[in-house]
Amino acid sequence: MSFLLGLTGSIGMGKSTTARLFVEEGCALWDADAAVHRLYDRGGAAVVPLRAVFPEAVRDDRVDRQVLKRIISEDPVALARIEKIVHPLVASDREMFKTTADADILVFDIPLLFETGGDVLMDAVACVTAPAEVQEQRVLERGSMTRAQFEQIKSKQMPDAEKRTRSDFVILTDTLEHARTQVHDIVTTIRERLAHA
Ligand SMILES: CC(C)(COP(=O)(O)OP(=O)(O)OC[C@H]1O[C@@H](n2cnc3c(N)ncnc32)[C@H](O)[C@@H]1O)[C@@H](O)C(=O)NCCC(=O)NCCS
Ligand SMILES: Nc1ncnc2c1ncn2[C@@H]1O[C@H](COP(=O)(O)OP(=O)(O)OP(=O)(O)O)[C@@H](O)[C@H]1O
Repeated sequence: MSFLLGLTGSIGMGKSTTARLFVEEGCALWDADAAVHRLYDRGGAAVVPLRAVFPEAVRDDRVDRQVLKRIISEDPVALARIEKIVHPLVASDREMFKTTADADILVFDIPLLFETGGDVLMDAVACVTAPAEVQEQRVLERGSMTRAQFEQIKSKQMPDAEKRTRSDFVILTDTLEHARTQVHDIVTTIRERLAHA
């Protein structure tokens, strides 16, 4: 049986970058945001049900994320309606990965791990963190969200301090080298646990 490690953290805290460091250590990775990208792409399972609710969000048989973000910022219940469609599809994708992945440690990069109760399915949880001003700067520098959109998304997420308290491991993403060392230490700890199980 593989060890299931949840990797979470608020928007822009460094989940995707840290997830790659776990892959460098030989872990297998499942990425919730990447699953959503597949579901929104042409032929993806979310396209038809989302078109039924928000017809203007589907263009060229794909979900247009810019349109979706505009809808979310204008309609306070839109995100909840999207989540109701998308989250069960994401859960099936994750279960499929679990049955096919082949590694001693499976890492699940899930932004809403605690918010959706997915933490109970994991053997341990690691949370990425950085100071709030660094987080904001990172997200706004990407240029894909306005400050208002960032604030709105952040307000739907559990506060960083609570995520850290609830996690087994906390990874500070101040520099890449420091993150790499922390990931190496976590993987070593888990492998030692597996060897003595
Ligand atoms: C809001 C959307 C359109 C933003 O798309 P965009 O390409 O700009 O950003 P991306 O998808 O890379 O998400 C960036 C970050 O936003 C945060 N975020 C995304 N969805 C949510 C949500 N429903 N609640 C809180 N935070 C969220 C996460 O921290 C995520 O890592 C998109 O994330 C979306 O459709 N979300 C709904 C589906 C969902 O709940 N996804 C979360 C993973 S299951
Ligand atoms: N350890 C680190 N040291 C320095 N910069 C980092 C580190 N980790 C991530 N970053 C930077 O922070 C930004 C956000 O990182 P990343 O995309 O990994 O975050 P994320 O949590 O996956 O974001 P989102 O929740 O929005 O999908 C990127 O510009 C990345 O280069």
